[in-house]
Amino acid sequence: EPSEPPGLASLSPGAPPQAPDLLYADGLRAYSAGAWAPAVALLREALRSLEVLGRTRRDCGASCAAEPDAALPAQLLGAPQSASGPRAWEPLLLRATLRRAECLTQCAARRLGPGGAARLRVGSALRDVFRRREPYNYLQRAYYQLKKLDLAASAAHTFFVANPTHLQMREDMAKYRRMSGIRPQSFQDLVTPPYWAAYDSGLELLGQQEAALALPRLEEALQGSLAHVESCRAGCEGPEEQQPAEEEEEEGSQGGLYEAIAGHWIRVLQCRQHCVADTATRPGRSFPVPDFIPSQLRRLQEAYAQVGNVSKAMENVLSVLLFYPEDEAAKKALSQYQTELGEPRPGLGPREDIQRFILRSLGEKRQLYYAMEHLGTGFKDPDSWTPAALIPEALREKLREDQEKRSWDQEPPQPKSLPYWKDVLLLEGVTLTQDAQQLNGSDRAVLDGLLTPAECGVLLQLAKDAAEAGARSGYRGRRSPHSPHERFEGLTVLKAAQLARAGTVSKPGAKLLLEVSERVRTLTQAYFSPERPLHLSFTHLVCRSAIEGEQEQRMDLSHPVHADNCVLDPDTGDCWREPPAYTYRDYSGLLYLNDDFKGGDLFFTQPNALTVTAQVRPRCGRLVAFSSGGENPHGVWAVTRGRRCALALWHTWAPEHRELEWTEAKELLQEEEEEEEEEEEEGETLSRDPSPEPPSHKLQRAQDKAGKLLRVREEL
Ligand SMILES: O=C(O)CCC(=O)C(=O)O
Ligand SMILES: [Fe+3]
Repeated sequence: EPSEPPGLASLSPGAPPQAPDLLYADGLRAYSAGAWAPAVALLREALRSLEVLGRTRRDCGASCAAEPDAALPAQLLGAPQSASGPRAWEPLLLRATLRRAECLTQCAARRLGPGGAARLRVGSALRDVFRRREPYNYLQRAYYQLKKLDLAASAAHTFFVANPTHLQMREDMAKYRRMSGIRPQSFQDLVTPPYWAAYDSGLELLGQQEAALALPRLEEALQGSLAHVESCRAGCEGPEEQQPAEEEEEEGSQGGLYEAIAGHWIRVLQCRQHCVADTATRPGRSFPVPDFIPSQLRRLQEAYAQVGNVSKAMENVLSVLLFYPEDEAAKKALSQYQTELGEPRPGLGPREDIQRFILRSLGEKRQLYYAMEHLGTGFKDPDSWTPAALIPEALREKLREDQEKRSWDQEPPQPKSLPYWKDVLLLEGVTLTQDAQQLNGSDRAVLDGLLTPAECGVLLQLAKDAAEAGARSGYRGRRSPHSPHERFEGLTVLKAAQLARAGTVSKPGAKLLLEVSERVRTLTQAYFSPERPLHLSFTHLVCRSAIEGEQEQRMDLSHPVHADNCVLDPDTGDCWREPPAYTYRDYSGLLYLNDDFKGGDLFFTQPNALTVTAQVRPRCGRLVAFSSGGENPHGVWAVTRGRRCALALWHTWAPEHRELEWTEAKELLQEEEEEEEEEEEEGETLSRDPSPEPPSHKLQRAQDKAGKLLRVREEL
């Protein structure tokens, strides 16, 4: 075996790349041998290669499609014409097809060198590996070994976004985040198309009533989404889509000329139609955002209306009506805009891009449904706006049945927000342990997996260090306001940041506190309030410890039964939403850090404050989240031994009650970081943090895979 990977010698930037599978195999081999620099070079070249191939195919597809008919060469044109008659179209179609294939072959050869067209054929297995972003996992590790931490972090982040349940990477990400040598901007996703960021910030700004700022982002998101649909569609003519779907395999491969052409054509159409769902699915998620394009148009309409641009609002609502001609809200908005504008404006119509989009899509759907009815091909329509009239009568009934069957056999009825909520759970690597029903109440849930044991350790240490600092400065062992048998220590995010600055507590601890509170906020919002943003209003790290020797025959609770945003009257069961209650609290969260204490379970009661309806045992990484009102009276049993620590958080819908200290703490820690960056060298941070473990099972698989690919290569 040569010590230098064979692919490496001929890497030269700008030149047409070698085949991606060969580069990847060489890259993995270098990786397994611990040759980090060549591994990086080869893996990156493999990524570039795949990208160049995709671009070549798209460009050649576009330029050959744009060739005028007159480009049919004389030899083809000169063939005897039967200009009329029943089969007149046939030679025209087939001659044009011949010419198009020639054009594509020439184009690929021009761009990729002789035999370029064959190079465009990338196996679907390799394509999947790349789709799952696996090369980035190897890259992050190799960069780490080369001490290129910022590059390692961005590769790791890129991989994690598409593999949110990957536990090893979750741990590694946490480690990267704790390394202070890495700039926060390095945690960037190198692959996800930018329209997602535009979409998210557009929605966020709109939620904050900042329509003027939201508009450019929303427009960018829509343009980006449409552009992504186009490039996805261009990929549908690529050779890798030739593999027929299982059920059609027989027909497709054994049919005659026209059956084969029809079969292939239907697959191309299916693929093109699927591009809408592809565009609407975030990397790493399993479901598309429902109604992605129409819902963006609705937001645009809303935003334009808010800034008073009525004609633009009109354009967008007319576009929505192209999708949903019967939409009541849109019809109402339209007539309102018409009144506002006064006389009819002749130039005002739906957006042209959307008009074209819909017409084309309808044409494709018509063919697909036709083939479904008459050729028995399959089609899963990704859109909910497809007009019923377009679906053949014979199919409508069956499709409706399928849908009904699907909705009640597979899943119990779920809240509307579920797909999104599930996605967030996945992203955070979190599991829903008990829902409201299992907890015998409403608007409550127990989630696990929000923190790794290491993260709990860091936060526990933070609480401990802060308490010791408090003790040194005089006020030791405050008795709990709720029980004389317990001590109580509380730490706010701002206090933590100040102590970190003073060097009294660890800075990663203070940072983690901030990060974790945001993690809880995201989840709480996704679960309970996906339509309306929640803000943190107060974050408090609280430890309660049993005072030794005072625990015999203790009758009281660690925290008496109460509701978080109202004053509970157990006699009547009423809960008065008025001071001294914190009336603006809308959702509560308790994120537990440990379980090595006695007692201290959280419990919910009926409004009489007596009848217990559910109990939750604290443990590291467990979040109990619930709405803060009278529907969720709760308390804590006495802690009779040890120390029980939890992060208590309250969320609010009211932006004016958002926690200003949170932002202040964040700024404090950032300033600190900037100062440090100037002084600190990278080597020091490395030794403080253990290196990410090598993805060991992955390594094995990498070797297997490399072996397999190599064998394939040798056979060639
Ligand atoms: O720590 C707990 O489990 C509950 C605390 C609580 O209910 C509160 O602080 O309002
Ligand atoms: Fe409470």
